[in-house]
Amino acid sequence: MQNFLSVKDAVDVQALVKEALLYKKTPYADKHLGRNRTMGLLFFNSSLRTRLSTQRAAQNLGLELMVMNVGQDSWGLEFEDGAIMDGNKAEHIKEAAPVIGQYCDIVGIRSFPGLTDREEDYSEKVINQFVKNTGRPIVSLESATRHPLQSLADLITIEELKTKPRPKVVLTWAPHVKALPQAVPNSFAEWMNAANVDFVITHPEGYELAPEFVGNAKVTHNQEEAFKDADFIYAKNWSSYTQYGQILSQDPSWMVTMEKMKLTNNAKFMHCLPVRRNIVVEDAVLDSPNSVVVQQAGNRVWSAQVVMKQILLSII
Ligand SMILES: CCC[C@H](NC(=O)CCC(=O)O)C(=O)O
Ligand SMILES: NC(=O)OP(=O)(O)O
Repeated sequence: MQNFLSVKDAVDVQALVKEALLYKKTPYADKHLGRNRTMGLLFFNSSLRTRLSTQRAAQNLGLELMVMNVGQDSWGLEFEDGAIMDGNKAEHIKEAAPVIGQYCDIVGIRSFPGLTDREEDYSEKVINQFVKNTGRPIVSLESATRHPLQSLADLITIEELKTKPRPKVVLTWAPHVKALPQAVPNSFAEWMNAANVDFVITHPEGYELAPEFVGNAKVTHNQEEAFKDADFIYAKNWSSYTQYGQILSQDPSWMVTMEKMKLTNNAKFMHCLPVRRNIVVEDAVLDSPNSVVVQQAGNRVWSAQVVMKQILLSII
């Protein structure tokens, strides 16, 4: 595995899930694999789960870690080729990336989209500049259009909790107070389309995801119809892709409620977190035994650990 940017970097998705579940049983099986190796984690945006789970996974493999908040701890970085650097960005990615590559054997990058220029965000300009200039394997910690470590953890959770060979999985849009990226839903859809699930996406009109992520999923604007007989409900807000970065609706009738969960086949409730209680989903659902959001977050360790193992095996 050269980089981990999307589901395309997982040669065998089911094998990756199986390996991750094995790590869940035996976390220290490869505790020396990362000996004398260092991973750098660069955050352009906030994080709790990704920051902590990736550090724990690295520790389980004997990897040393360096963590940096880009912009606060480091210099502001310029990504424009040919830029005349007379503003507030002191360093160009063309220097910063290869220098980071001098210190780290693997580099994780979190960089959210700007949500103003769709072409720039969907070209994955930031993470691709790191891929081009660092000279080391790059792991996405959530990029402009995907969050593969989250999606692998999501699939691990579904595989360990499913009660039938092909569960019905519903990705439902939910309201939010801010304009959020499409990265989590894009990535979830990409991984569900690569898994043995009956996958449905439900959202208000105007929130269609990019076709390359929707794939063969069934799409409906009727949330209650989507919930019928579902085995997993995955809630997430996202801003419009078609009217890029816009909030077209904050309709509270799309909030996930116990009433709606009753339409399902006793479905598990999933969310990547952080979640806005009583905006995205009501307290009663999150506080119910059907909410698996903490177990899902716990699986981020095994998701990161199995990816780091695959990358370490490619550089040792
Ligand atoms: C893993 C999710 C990260 C991010 N979530 C947020 O930015 C939520 C921020 C908020 O609720 O204020 C997102 O939606 O992509
Ligand atoms: N789900 C997730 O990636 O959480 P953080 O943004 O807290 O890392």
